[in-house]
Amino acid sequence: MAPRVLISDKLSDAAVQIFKDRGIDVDFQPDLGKDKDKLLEVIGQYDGLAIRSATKVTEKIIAAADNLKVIGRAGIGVDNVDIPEASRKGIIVMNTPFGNMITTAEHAIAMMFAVARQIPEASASTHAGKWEKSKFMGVELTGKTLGVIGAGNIGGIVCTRGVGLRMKVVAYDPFLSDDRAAELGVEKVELEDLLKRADFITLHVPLTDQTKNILSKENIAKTKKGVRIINCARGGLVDEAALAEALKDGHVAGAAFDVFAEEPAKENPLFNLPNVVCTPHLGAATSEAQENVALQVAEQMSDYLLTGAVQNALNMPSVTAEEAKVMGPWIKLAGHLGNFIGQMTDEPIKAINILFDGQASEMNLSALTSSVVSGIMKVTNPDVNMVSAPVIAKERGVRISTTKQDQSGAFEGYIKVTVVTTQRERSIGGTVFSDGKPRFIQIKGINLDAEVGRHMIYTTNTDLPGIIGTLGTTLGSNGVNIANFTLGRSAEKGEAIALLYVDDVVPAKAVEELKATGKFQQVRPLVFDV
Ligand SMILES: NC(=O)C1=CN([C@@H]2O[C@H](COP(=O)(O)OP(=O)(O)OC[C@H]3O[C@@H](n4cnc5c(N)ncnc54)[C@H](O)[C@@H]3O)[C@@H](O)[C@H]2O)C=CC1
Ligand SMILES: O=C(O)C(=O)COP(=O)(O)O
Repeated sequence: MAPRVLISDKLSDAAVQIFKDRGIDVDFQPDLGKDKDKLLEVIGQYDGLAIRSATKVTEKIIAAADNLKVIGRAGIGVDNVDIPEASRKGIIVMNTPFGNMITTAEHAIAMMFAVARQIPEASASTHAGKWEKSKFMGVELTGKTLGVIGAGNIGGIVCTRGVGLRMKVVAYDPFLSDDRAAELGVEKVELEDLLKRADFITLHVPLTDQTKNILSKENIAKTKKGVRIINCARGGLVDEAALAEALKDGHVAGAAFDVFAEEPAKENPLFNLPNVVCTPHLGAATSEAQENVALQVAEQMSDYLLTGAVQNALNMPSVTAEEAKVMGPWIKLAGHLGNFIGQMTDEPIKAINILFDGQASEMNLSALTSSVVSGIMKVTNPDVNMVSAPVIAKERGVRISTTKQDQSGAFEGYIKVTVVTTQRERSIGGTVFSDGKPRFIQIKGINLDAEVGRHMIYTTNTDLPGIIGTLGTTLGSNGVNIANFTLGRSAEKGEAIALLYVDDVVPAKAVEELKATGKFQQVRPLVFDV
């Protein structure tokens, strides 16, 4: 059956067409996102949900989204999506980080001009036939200091536009490197410094716990008298009530806001104050940007639903189509290695250490790591996937560490997974051969060469004659057909291991009888998702 996608916000028709062309069953209901109850009622039917900022994907919605695999945000900000909950449920959240950045940066610049020259008020007055030429005295931008809070994709463009306008641009962004600042032509400063020096302040940070209220009452008080503040990022970044006061008492000369703490904003402390320019969250509202984000989100969601390729996900490492081709067998191997150890482990896991060697160490390690962890956790929780497994492991206090090396001689590369439990350590190594098939190559430090089969039995024993015979007769008498087997031994330790490939689920009675022979330290039936 074709995957089903719901579009619950106003997306360009381009998205609908892409979904259709890709063979996805698409439901275009652009106003549904505003109706929480209706969304809650229908969300369980869909594999994908495409949104903008109006749909709020809350914990409650996610709890009801039993088939949902991907949430696609046609735009940048994902503060309307409960990402931790989505991750816990194994739902990928992706956005389109570049499609509307120029448009939004341009809106911020337009808002800066508008507030510098009071264009909206002057326009309204002129339309009213007043010709108030002396009322609308503005300020020049050239030579003024522009303070940019958040110099990422949008903030970075605003910086360069500011420089182009011959402004002195100062930027506060803890993640802005010196090289990038030099490239943008801006001075990197601390927030306090920016607040003191800027004639115009523009915000371009996401709304997070750290950035919420970044322009608080206290910080607004630290700004230069006569400052003008522009917010085209998110409501909630600025204390609107405190700003309204500062505008009234003349400390702040003007404000230009596209976003508000509560949207749609029907009432707001900033409304109807002189020299406050407001737009209804129009930052991304150009035909170019809307076409970009709609196309991109539809392609990305279709790719994920149809091929598993991951792009621009916020809770899962990206795997490009190219990478997916090369990495596919390695991701499978990583999952099988994790799954082997998961099935072998009865005690609580304290740590997972993963060694990537050679070819494997040059791949997307986050994706491989997620696959290992997912393989391990699937044993006790079949619903986990590569998105949710690392989150759940972290919540359970499991330490995950990875190491890269390039030392393998016999193989182009391999992955070794070691799990530390409350009682012991267990390791398994594997590789992918040129036939693209994942292989187990080392268990308990003993070398072997074992393909992965659906039903297997793993045994360990002291290396003595007669073991194969015991396995054959005991399994045979229980109706278990051995299709193949692989052996490994350590002459030093006098230990041997066997991996048997069988046709079906191994009956518990066969396992008990094998254990009762007293010849095996370990008899473990295993099932792999192959
Ligand atoms: N008005 C509108 O229609 C639109 C609004 N936006 C908003 O703009 C925001 C920024 O978008 P992009 O530039 O694309 O994101 P981005 O992720 O490229 O840049 C954000 C920057 O903020 C910085 N940052 C994070 N925490 C910070 C902190 N505590 N203090 C200072 N800097 C901090 C980051 O280091 C990063 O460089 C989005 O999250 C979204 O909320 C985006 C598109 C349209
Ligand atoms: O992309 C963003 O973050 C935006 O804020 C744009 O929001 P919108 O898609 O216009 O509701």
